[in-house]
Amino acid sequence: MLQCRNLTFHYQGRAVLDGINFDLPAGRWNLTGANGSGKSTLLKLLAGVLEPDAGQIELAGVNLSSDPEAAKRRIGYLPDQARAYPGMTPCELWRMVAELRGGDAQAAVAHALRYGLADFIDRPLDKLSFGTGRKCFLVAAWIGDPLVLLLDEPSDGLDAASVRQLKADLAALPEDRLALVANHDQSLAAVLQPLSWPVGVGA
Ligand SMILES: Nc1ncnc2c1ncn2[C@@H]1O[C@H](COP(=O)(O)OP(=O)(O)OP(=O)(O)O)[C@@H](O)[C@H]1O
Repeated sequence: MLQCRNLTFHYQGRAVLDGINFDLPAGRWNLTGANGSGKSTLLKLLAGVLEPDAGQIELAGVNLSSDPEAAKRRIGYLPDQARAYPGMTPCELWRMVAELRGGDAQAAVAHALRYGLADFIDRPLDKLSFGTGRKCFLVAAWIGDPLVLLLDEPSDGLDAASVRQLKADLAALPEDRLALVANHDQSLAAVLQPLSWPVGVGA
């Protein structure tokens, strides 16, 4: 469902990913590995936020470089450091994502209530606490029921009740979905299948 061929990326001349190959089937994958080993960089490349120096990415049958818009409609992405337009509220963010991805912003509001966001949905994102903001972007990642979820340390900053909700959301994903979760949180690992980075799967 997710294929990388010869994926290569450098930061300032230093290879972070050097000819990576893997085929990852649907499932909920716990991407673990040492700090600085390139997990966030991999997720940024898969989300189309960074462009590889070489190699190809195919997501759910669509090549990311030849049809980026179609590929991105299949992806829900929680970045390590999510940013919104200044003054944008969670509701506005969810409406924008719903329009881009063909989802339901009202369903996102209902989802947000399960993360305890009732009091925050109309406040500017840049005035929210770190964890509250992360929850808003987490809700955005789920909009439109994407085939591929790319989540960068999704429990980072979340309170205990929200971690329970996140685990329930991950456990409830349909079997044909792929979630690739960069994660150092042992409790979240319990609902995920191990995937050690940089070892490829099915390469
Ligand atoms: N914007 C950047 N400019 C230059 N180098 C960067 C940049 N972002 C990351 N790096 C470097 O790329 C390498 C991989 O970083 P990355 O954030 O992908 O690692 P990670 O496995 O996600 O780490 P962690 O577990 O700490 O989140 C590191 O050596 C890091 O210093």
